[in-house]
Parts: sequence; C-alpha cells; structure tokens
Amino acid sequence: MNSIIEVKNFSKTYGDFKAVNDISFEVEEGTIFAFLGPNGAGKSTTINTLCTIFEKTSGTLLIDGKDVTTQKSEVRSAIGVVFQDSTLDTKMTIEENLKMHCVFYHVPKKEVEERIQFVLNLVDLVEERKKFVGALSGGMKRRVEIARGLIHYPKVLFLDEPTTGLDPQTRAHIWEYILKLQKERNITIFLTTHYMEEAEVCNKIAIIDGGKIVAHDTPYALKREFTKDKAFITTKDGTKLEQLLSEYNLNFVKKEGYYKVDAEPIDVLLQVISLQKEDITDIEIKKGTFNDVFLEITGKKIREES
Ligand SMILES: Nc1ncnc2c1ncn2[C@@H]1O[C@H](COP(=O)(O)OP(=O)(O)OP(=O)(O)O)[C@@H](O)[C@H]1O
Repeated sequence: MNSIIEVKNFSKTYGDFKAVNDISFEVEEGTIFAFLGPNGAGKSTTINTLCTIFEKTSGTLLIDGKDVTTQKSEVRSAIGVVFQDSTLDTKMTIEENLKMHCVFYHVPKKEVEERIQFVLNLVDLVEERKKFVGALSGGMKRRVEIARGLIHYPKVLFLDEPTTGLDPQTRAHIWEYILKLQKERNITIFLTTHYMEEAEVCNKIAIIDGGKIVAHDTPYALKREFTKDKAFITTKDGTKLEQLLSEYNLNFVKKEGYYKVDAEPIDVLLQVISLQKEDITDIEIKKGTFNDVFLEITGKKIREES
C-alpha cells in the first residue's frame, strides 16, 4: 500500500532539549493511525510539524509526497485539522463557518453548496446548518469542526483527541463518522487519544515516549507482544493449586479469595485445571487490554530498561 505520511529521522529541539529524537514512521493511505504517548512525549510537536505549524530541526516529513518544510501550501491543501482548542466562530452559524473555510481554501464557488451538504450529511448536522455555533453542545461543536476539517476534501485528517470531554454516546457517534470517512472516502486518519479502547480499533498504533517511537504495530500484534491473558481461579485447596502452578511454571499472584494466573500457554493451564478439577469452584479468563500494553511499554518496561 502507498504511504501517505512519511517521517524520516525527524528531530525537534528546543534549545538543548530534544523533544523529538530521530523518529521515523510511515502511515499507509486509507488507514486509521493512532499516535499515543504519555504527557510531554512529543506528540504535539510531531503533529504540529506535520501540519506545517512548527519547523523541524532535522529530518524529512512528507505528506502525499509533499515536503512539510518546502511545500507548505501543498501540504495544507492535502490535510484537514481538528485540534483540541476550537477555532470555530461562535457568533456565526454552522453554514457561515463552513463557507468561510471554503473561502480560505479557495473552494470553487459552484462547489461550495455541494460540499457543505456532503460534510453536514456526514456528521448528521444537515438540519442544524442555520444554528449559531455558540448555541451548540460540545459534541455538536466537535462535529462541526470535523465537517469543517473535511470541506476542502483533504486526503489526511488530523484529529487531536477528537472525543475528549464528550459523553460515551457522542464519542460513539464521532467514531461512526471516523470509520465512515475511512471506509467510504479512503481518507487517512491520524489521531491522538487517551482512550485506549479507541486506539484498539485503529489499523496501526505508534507509541512515542521521551521523544522516541517505542512501539509501532497493529493493536493485535502489540497486545500479543505486551500482554498476557489471565485466569482468575477460586479453589478449595490453595496449597495444592500453588504447588501445581509452580510445578508447571505458571506465574501467579495470590489475591484475597482467588488466584490470578498467567493463562498462557493455555494447554499448560488446562492441564493444571484438569489435575485439580474437584477443588476448583470458579474460573474466569480475562484478555489483556490495551491499557496493559500502554502501561507495559511506557511505564514498567521502559523504566526497567532505562
Ligand atoms: N516551546 C517549547 N520550549 C521548550 N520545550 C518545549 C516547548 N514545547 C514543548 N516542549 C517540551 O517538549 C516535550 C514534548 O512536548 P509535546 O507538547 O510535543 O508533548 P505531548 O506528547 O504533546 O504532551 P501532552 O500530551 O502533554 O500534550 C515536552 O517535554 C515539552 O515540555
């Protein structure tokens, strides 16, 4: 597949401080890419440089083959941006905000109406187009921002925490629009989020920490690498279970009233269970979560290595 975003050896320093330290990654066209990291990791610096707002210190950053340093206006035409701080004019209606954006982006006059219809349809705001932005709910404002970010038909949409502060139902709606954009329009979505369950539905995830990319893969592969399924076992004979788990080399932790046991390799766990089936009163297997992945990569594991 074609890489629509290419970042090679990108660094950004503020004085002596390396906020982003020689990172490289690519994003394939038509995919949803999550860029995650703890506070101060270098996410905003990278996004702002990709969006031509900041200047790089070194490296190459291309969007749709255009250089973010030397071809700023071509890059700006290729991207839509929805940042956390709203830049909508609250004293204007939705329609007026969208029209103004069309002027900025030199959308041909005869196409303006069709595009407004298209983007409002996408975010379910056709009926509201004459409403003043100042009178809209937080979720509606976010939808208007997404509509506005799309009105010049960008190839890549940058979404900086698009669902932060929204209620679960509105978050689910925003995700419907994001998935629809990807499926129906082949738009590449580059997003940040601190909701790990949102990161899980993305095609690829990169995790940045301390200015370095510390993981970059599919959610599935990251989960496989960084988490283990756990079995929660309740037994009438703890001593026997502990003996068996040690004998079969399965890690476990004794908790109040149950044991938390590594459920992998599953065949080994099944053997232990079959040897103690008269005593076991309850078993629940829980899959590793993406929260575990993030903690493992940016917390425990990294600290252990550094
Ligand atoms: N203008 C600046 N001058 C000096 N240091 C800066 C400047 N901007 C950012 N930094 C530092 O660079 C590092 C990366 O910042 P950045 O804003 O990219 O992180 P982030 O991952 O977006 O964090 P957050 O999730 O908190 O927004 C941080 O340590 C930050 O303090």
